[in-house]
Amino acid sequence: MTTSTFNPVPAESVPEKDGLIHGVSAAELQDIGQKCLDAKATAYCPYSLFRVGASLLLHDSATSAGAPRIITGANVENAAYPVGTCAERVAMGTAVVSGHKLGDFKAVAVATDMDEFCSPCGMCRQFLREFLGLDVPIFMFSKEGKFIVRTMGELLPLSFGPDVLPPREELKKAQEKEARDD
Ligand SMILES: O=c1ccn([C@H]2C[C@H](O)[C@@H](CO)O2)c(=O)[nH]1
Ligand SMILES: [Zn+2]
Repeated sequence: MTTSTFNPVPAESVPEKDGLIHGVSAAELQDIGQKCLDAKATAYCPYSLFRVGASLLLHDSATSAGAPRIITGANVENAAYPVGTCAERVAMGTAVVSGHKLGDFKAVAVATDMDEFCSPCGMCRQFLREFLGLDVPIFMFSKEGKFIVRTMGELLPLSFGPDVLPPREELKKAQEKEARDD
């Protein structure tokens, strides 16, 4: 755990149950909040100068001994502007290539240098949904550590995910049948 005086403060009423917010303890929230704020320092954003840090909290069961429980990322821009990548996708890509998958993630946190809260862009919401599922909370921090929280499902209602795709074999057979029947 980070030993700091960072103190996350909810900016609106948050759903609390047994002292947890969407299953996340105060100590965990302090840790992912501090880590996403720190991760901003690693951003490469010479074009926008808009630094974003993201952190992903893994379930205990998803981490082997000695491995970090929190994975971070920051935005990485490019002279060809649309090629740049957001902090959330950098963090999640790092987690995925480290072997993490759906079911491993307990929470996400995002921070910018703004007084307001930055929520993941549409592309990141879709990207994260694949690996988070719908119930994982996403904490959005202001630069002072105030936060709001929404679940993945709240940020991306009626979402399209891997569970919607039928097996390819099934689609192939249906399409072959359709071609035969034409
Ligand atoms: O949730 C967000 C929103 C924006 N950005 C980045 C993309 C770009 O580098 C900069 C300005 O949009 O901020 C993120 O990393 N995450
Ligand atoms: Zn994004």
